[in-house]
Amino acid sequence: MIAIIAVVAVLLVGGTAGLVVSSRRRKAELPAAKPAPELTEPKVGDDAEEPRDTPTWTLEDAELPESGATATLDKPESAQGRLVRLRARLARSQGSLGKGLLALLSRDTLDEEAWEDIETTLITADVGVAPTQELVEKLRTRVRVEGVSGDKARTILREELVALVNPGLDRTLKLEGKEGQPAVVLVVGVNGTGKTTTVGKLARVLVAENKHVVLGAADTFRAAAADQLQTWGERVGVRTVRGPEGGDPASIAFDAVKQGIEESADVVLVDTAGRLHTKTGLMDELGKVKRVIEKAAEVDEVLLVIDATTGQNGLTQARVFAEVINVTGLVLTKLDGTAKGGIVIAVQRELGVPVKLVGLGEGADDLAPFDAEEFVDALLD
Ligand SMILES: Nc1nc2c(ncn2[C@@H]2O[C@H](COP(=O)(O)OP(=O)(O)OP(=O)(O)O)[C@@H](O)[C@H]2O)c(=O)[nH]1
Repeated sequence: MIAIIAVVAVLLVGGTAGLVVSSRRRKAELPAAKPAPELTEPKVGDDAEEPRDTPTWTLEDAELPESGATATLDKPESAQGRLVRLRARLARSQGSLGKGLLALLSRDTLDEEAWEDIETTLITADVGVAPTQELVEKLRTRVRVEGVSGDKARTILREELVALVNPGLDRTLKLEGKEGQPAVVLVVGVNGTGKTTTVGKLARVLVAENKHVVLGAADTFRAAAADQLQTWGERVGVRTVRGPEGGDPASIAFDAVKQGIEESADVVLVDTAGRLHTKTGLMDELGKVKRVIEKAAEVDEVLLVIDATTGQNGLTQARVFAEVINVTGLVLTKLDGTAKGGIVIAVQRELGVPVKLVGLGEGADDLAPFDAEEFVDALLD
């Protein structure tokens, strides 16, 4: 028995020793851990310690994209393409206005109640009281004389609505600078109406027309506005001139125009903050921006951006802007988000300035030139 215990003990000791040895052997086979590098702060001149004969990259070694940086740029949609696509969106948002009017006007008996309903429909769509009364008066006369049989109701309504939107107004953007200088477009409006977005979208419209554009981020009030604008610009290869947050908008606007002149740009688009704190404050700010720009080049367009969803409030704000600066064109944004497209008629009447562009969505190419007949056709489709 003692002999058996002794044999087992010898075997156990031997086995354990073997395991220890083999594990030691495995450890010995592993590469020795490198000593942890000492973390020291880089010192001035460290890079000069690189051996002089270290191979360096030459221009020939570098793989350049086929057509330079432009290979990654967006290709904005042409103005023509936009109109076709956005017309359907306009019809969707404004359909109830046009179709509602058409249904009322096509009734067999157009009694007083029907006319009142027509009036209410127009006023609810923000057409405004005076233009509504004018339109109803004209419709009444024509219906009495011409009747509403067949397609007549639609024809009459279309003609009178087109006349109210005024197809005779010049809606082209003034984009020819004087004496070889870039055209300067100043974009003004209340915060949140879509100014920065409009400047970005407009840059794309112009790039699609092969125009050389420079952007000026003179909205120094909202910290992110310059970044937002720069991102819009970068997507289509357009430079943004910007300054420090809270900096002087007039000096940034001036720098942007100067840059535009240096680059022989076709158009300089300047985004502004236009805070509506007080009328004098606004007048001082926008007046100064315009005056300072005019030391370098003429301001060719002042576009006032109005949020179509704000109705009467938007109209009141627009009036204040028109009093402090000579507005040459209106941009109605967010028409996709409201059925109150009648604001087009009201705001043009109120300010005596044509709507030149309409925003119909948050997409990069959702800005289109405004056209009276297209607009009315979209209402009635
Ligand atoms: N649905 C819709 N949204 C729009 C349109 N235009 C602008 N927006 C949105 O409106 C919001 C405000 O737009 P901004 O361009 O930042 O407005 P802003 O006037 O520059 O504002 P501030 O920089 O604060 O002065 C953003 O979310 C835009 O995407 C449009 O036509 N349709």
